[in-house]
Amino acid sequence: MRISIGSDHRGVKLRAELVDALKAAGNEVADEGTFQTESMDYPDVAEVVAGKVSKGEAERGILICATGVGMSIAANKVAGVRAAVIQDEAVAKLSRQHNNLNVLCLPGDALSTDAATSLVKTWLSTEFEGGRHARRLEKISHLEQHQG
Ligand SMILES: O=C(CO)[C@H](O)[C@H](O)COP(=O)(O)O
Repeated sequence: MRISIGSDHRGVKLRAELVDALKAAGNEVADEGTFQTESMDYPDVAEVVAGKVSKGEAERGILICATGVGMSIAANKVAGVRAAVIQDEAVAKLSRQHNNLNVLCLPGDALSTDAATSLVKTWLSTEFEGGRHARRLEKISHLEQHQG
């Protein structure tokens, strides 16, 4: 799978560990940084990862900051992106089955490497169920196109 992954300064270590695990599992991984531990602005990375998913240059995106919240707010501003903070295996599965979540936002401060790796594996391997859920996502797309 083609995956774009990014973090701010608070997610550098976890991102590096996830990049290794994703590559080892055979994924094509675009690591968008940040590659520095100095403070930076998470919307700059969210724009790159969400933009790639929006344009179809990546099938899925993963974003990490301290809470995952800022990344999800920023990523959801990009057309066609469905992003959410997830830190629970069952919700990770449902976020794919029901919401076709295409950008996973992780709270780097709250997850161990093992927990994050397992969560990402579950999220990547779970398919969207379609049906009634597709109808609901169409309504969300309509909101995106006709807001205000
Ligand atoms: O979680 C985040 C946004 O939701 C950021 O990682 C966090 O706000 C960065 O804070 P600081 O500049 O104090 O390191």
